[in-house]
Amino acid sequence: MYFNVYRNKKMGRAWYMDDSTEDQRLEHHRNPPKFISMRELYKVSGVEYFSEINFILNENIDLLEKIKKERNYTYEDELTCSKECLPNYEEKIKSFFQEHLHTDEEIRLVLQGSGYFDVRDTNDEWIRIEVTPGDLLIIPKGIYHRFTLDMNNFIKAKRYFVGEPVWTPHNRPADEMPCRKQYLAKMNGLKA
Ligand SMILES: CSCCC(=O)C(=O)O
Ligand SMILES: [Fe+2]
Repeated sequence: MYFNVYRNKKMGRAWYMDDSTEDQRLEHHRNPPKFISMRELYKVSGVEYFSEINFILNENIDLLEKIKKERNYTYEDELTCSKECLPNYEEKIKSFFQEHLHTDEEIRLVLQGSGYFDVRDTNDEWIRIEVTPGDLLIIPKGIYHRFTLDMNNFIKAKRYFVGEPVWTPHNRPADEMPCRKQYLAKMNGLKA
């Protein structure tokens, strides 16, 4: 964690979700809303959040380079999610929102637009993380999660990866996968 050396000016927003079946692109707050800080988010999910990494404003590029180097993110590309830019849009949007895990970290730096990453906390409750330009989110391997666009229907993000990318989602249940077991063991360690 970089909290000691890097203090976000922008705190980022995350909250526990309601269980309504309304449009997935709405905010889905509980009543009353229950927000969670990024520090808490890390403790209950292992998700890491950095903000204000902005190529246009030339902000915190050195931090990004440091993270890339330390974590060996050797691959990068860009992904635009919109009806116009994403081939098989409807199908992709559906599969992004299907609860799944990966055998590797999911690393996204938002360049334009916005959306929500939902992650399961250690009590298996959904937390919704809002992402906007400059936000870097690192979703650990083995955590159940999903992604949705918001009502603006547009996001452009950089994706990073260690080595040759594997984007394969393993839909829940995937409890027997080694990466899942390792993730749970790591979370137990964080709590201790
Ligand atoms: C913000 S990137 C779009 C979503 C995505 O890449 C994913 O869910 O894997
Ligand atoms: Fe994913």
